[in-house]
Amino acid sequence: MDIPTRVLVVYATENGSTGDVAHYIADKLRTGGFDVDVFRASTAPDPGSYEALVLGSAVRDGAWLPAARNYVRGNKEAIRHIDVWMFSVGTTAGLRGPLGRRAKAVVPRDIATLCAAVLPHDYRSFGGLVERSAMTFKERIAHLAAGGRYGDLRDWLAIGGWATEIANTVPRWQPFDVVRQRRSAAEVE
Ligand SMILES: Cc1cc2nc3c(=O)[nH]c(=O)nc-3n(C[C@H](O)[C@H](O)[C@H](O)COP(=O)(O)O)c2cc1C
Repeated sequence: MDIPTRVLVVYATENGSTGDVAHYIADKLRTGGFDVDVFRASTAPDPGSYEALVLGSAVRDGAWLPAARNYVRGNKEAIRHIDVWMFSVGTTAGLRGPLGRRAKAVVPRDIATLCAAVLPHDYRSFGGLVERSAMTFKERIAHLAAGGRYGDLRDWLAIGGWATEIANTVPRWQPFDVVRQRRSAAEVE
């Protein structure tokens, strides 16, 4: 009998679009046979009782939201012992023109530092929901100057494809793992 491998999906959002991405990834992983829990970073449990963690955040001013950064900081030890995937949701994927191409190729410094601390299997940046009304005049100027556009930039095909890659990489519980666990429990007794 197969025991479903437990995966934790944690996200930080300001306006909700990163939550949609996180739930979409979770659904794909469930379809792949995993037992998946999804939490906002501010209420997420310790990842220690899961086999894998998929952690994502909206990007604001080149950095992850504080809730996601705090989650990494507060669970450093547990995160070190499980398989982790990280994703950002922002404007970068939708950028065009020379400045946009340059911005796309670079992982913002704060996020790169976080990745270096967590050492995920993979890090992806997806387009999000970019609303003109959520930006100040100055932010709009910077956004448009970098070749940015407004709208729903979420590429569900790319997000789903990434979730499938994760599903193909997360180590699954095998019947012999259970046998081994039972054996070592019996040895302790
Ligand atoms: C004030 C503000 C600053 C932003 N800064 C960035 C940024 O530096 N890099 C980026 O890729 N996206 C940036 N974005 C775009 C958001 O990350 C994007 O809209 C995302 O989908 C928001 O996610 P949420 O709906 O989960 O909050 C910014 C958006 C706003 C409103």
